[in-house]
Amino acid sequence: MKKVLTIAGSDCSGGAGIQADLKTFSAHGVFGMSVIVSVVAENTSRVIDIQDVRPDMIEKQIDAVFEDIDVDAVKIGMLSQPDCMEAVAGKLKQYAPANIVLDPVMYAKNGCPLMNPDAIDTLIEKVIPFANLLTPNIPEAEKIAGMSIHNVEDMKKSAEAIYRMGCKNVLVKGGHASGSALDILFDGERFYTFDAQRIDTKNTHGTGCTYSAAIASNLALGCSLQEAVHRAKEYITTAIRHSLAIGKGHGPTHHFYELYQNGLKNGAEINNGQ
Ligand SMILES: Nc1ncnc2c1ncn2[C@@H]1O[C@H](COP(=O)(O)OP(=O)(O)O)[C@@H](O)[C@H]1O
Ligand SMILES: Cc1ncc(COP(=O)(O)OP(=O)(O)O)c(N)n1
Repeated sequence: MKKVLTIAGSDCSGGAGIQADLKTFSAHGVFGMSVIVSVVAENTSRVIDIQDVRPDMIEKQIDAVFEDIDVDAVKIGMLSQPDCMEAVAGKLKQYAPANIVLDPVMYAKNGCPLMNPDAIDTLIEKVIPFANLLTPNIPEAEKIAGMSIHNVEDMKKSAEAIYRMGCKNVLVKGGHASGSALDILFDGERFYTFDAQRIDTKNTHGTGCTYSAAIASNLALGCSLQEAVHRAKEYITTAIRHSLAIGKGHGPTHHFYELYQNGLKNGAEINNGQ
């Protein structure tokens, strides 16, 4: 069985973070493992408080996994402070795992910051160079690339700027744009588009977490990057289509093991382009 590790924050309400990642891993039939970087008291409406795990405890969790288990892919989510980023970066250097997917989480859907804004330089200098794939949404791509994004051309320019920071591939996600749900992948040479119908729902808590965890799962399963993104786009679109009206705010995506295993029967049409 393929084994995938998430290094991220815990969302006690189950829609995002470590919890969304582990549900996604199970739906893909891979063995999920987790290193908790922050404990977030949050729900579908608000973030109440954040407690960061001590950097040495983050390192020990990573050691515990890697000294014992071969890891086929790593998904990295919320890293709230420079010292957690440095702890994670040091261990990525030490263990050099394959297939690192980095979701540079900065804000929750309700606008609450999940990353200290002063940590962005550390993210860029210390963590981004380890990523095989970086998956910023539009506000995150704007912050990392230091530019405004108004259209698809701007998404492409931001992907090129972020690529120059040392990650191997960049996927700028269009969930925060208008029109169809268009994401752009840049591999340093070419752009690839992944386009799906925008679903009219407020229940999109955990979309970015789910998408990056699905990409990491598919890479662990041996897919090429383009195929991994294509399959993950089907997964997230279907997970949003079947999202759950749980809680009073933005409800979570649905991890539909049977639907997925049966070939996304009610699944999504994804248009790929270059
Ligand atoms: N309403 C929607 N309908 C269909 N796809 C969506 C919708 N909202 C987001 N997506 C897709 O979900 C994935 C996660 O994107 P996004 O919401 O931008 O990430 P994040 O959760 O990090 O803000 C992307 O593939 C995006 O295109
Ligand atoms: C613990 C934790 N990690 C990440 C997020 C953000 O999740 P994401 O899928 O990027 O987007 P929203 O859930 O905010 O829509 C989170 N909320 N909590």
